[in-house]
Amino acid sequence: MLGVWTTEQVRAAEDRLLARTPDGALMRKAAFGVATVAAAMLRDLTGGTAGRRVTLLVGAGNNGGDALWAGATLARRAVAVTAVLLSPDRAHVEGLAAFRKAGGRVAADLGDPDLVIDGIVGLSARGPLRPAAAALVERVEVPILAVDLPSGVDPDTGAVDGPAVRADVTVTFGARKPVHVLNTAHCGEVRLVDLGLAPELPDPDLITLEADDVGFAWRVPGPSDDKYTQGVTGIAAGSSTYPGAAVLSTGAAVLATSGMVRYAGWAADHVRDRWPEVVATGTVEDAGRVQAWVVGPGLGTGQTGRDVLTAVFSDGVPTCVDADGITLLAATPALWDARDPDAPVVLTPHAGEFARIAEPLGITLGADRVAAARALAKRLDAVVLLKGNATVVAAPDGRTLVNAATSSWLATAGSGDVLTGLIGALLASGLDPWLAAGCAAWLHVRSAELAAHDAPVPASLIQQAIPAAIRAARNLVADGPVKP
Ligand SMILES: NC(=O)C1=CN([C@@H]2O[C@H](COP(=O)(O)OP(=O)(O)OC[C@H]3O[C@@H](n4cnc5c(N)ncnc54)[C@H](O)[C@@H]3O)[C@@H](O)[C@H]2O)[C@@H](O)CC1
Ligand SMILES: Nc1ncnc2c1ncn2[C@@H]1O[C@H](COP(=O)(O)OP(=O)(O)O)[C@@H](O)[C@H]1O
Ligand SMILES: [K+]
Repeated sequence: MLGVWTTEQVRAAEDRLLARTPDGALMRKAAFGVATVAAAMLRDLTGGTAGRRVTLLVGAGNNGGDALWAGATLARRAVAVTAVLLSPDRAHVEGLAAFRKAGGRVAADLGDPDLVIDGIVGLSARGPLRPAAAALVERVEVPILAVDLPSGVDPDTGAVDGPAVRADVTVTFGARKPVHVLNTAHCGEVRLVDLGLAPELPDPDLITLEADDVGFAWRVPGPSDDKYTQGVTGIAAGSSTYPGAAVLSTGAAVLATSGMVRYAGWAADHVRDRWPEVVATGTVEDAGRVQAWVVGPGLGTGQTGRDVLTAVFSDGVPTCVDADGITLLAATPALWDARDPDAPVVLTPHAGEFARIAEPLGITLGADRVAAARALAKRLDAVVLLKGNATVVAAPDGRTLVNAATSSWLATAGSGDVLTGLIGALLASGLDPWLAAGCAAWLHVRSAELAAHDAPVPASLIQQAIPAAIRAARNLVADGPVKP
């Protein structure tokens, strides 16, 4: 489990650490980390470091200071380092002096570098790159190493509202900040330099699950288990228009549990044909006992859908509501009345569904996706899994995790149905609903990665990779503390 801290939390922790650290020591440690990664990148790119060319883009604050100190280290290793000062009068004084002393050169233009280091702006960044910086960044044709975070991207929300650096590698310090999990597309690979900040950090604002967390959470059947004791998943999905959603959701649950899966709905024959192990019936009332329901994928938004949702809620078990289920709740909030207040609900909206259900409640999906998901989770007393390249999972009590995609191959029709089946199986196994949603999101991304191999992949093949993704998680089982 990795922790993620807001810029405010990091600043406060840094201030406490700075108070007991010699002047400049932290910056030099941070910069040394940047120089080490830059040297490794140069070796990968060009086969060596001596005589290779690096250009620093240097802003007005300490982020520019980091870049200048890193440039000084590189220059001492015979790298030809050039600094472009975006605010020459405000460039970090000690950093610039060290840089010049080490043989670094100040220039007005990019030159012809092998690598660019982005020290334009860091933790204090607000808004997109300003025009002069944007013009320089636009002309970069070589890999970029971002210092702390890619400039132009909001540190706390990962939002981009204009020109911004798209880095290949981001070297951050002390603790991960929200941008590092909310916008991996602009950060590239994120490397963390340890500054000894951990003792000063409060509980993290966000967490991100790693393989071992998912493996640890996985319920493994024991000698006294049978098909019922491991949790039975119920799927209420599909319609004559969308039988495929039922097949995909049910199949994902089948592949993610060694217990039992029941299906209730119009597509019973389709489901049985594809998944003979499923106990399929026409209605929720006839389905028999389950420990969790999935309701919504391909259900339709008419009276049948309303009746199904009501029947599922009346069962009083943990329920994942997706797709048409969310649309139904948005259009007819009275459907919530059938919910047992003690039974957890997980909602899995994409951006459009989120707007549908949240806007009437006065919650808008703006740049701060974490805040929006948290607000909706609290308002509805439900876990909210907001889909996207970075999936945000917020619990009503404020616990929030982010699951970053490793590619965008998941953005394919039917992949959401696979996710809901995974969530259903994990809810039925008795896992905490927030963790169930988070583990499902992790497995979903991992399944897509295993199935896609850098090529388009249909949802049914993502589904087939679920066992391999579970194996990947379970190979690494070990419980551990939250790491910075
Ligand atoms: N505080 C510490 O102990 C440490 C800080 N470190 C570095 O210090 C950075 C933070 O430094 P600062 O607080 O000086 O601030 P920054 O270097 O992030 O920003 C400096 C100034 O840039 C301007 N600016 C804001 N948005 C801009 C934009 N979009 N385009 C152009 N200019 C913009 C602002 O006027 C801001 O004050 C961190 O990101 C990290 O790189 C590291 O050296 C590690 C130790
Ligand atoms: N750009 C993207 N990168 C990575 N994952 C994405 C991206 N866009 C969507 N996804 C993921 O793909 C899935 C799509 O789900 P959904 O929108 O419900 O599709 P469908 O209804 O067709 O199943 C979600 O899990 C979402 O997080
Ligand atoms: K930066």
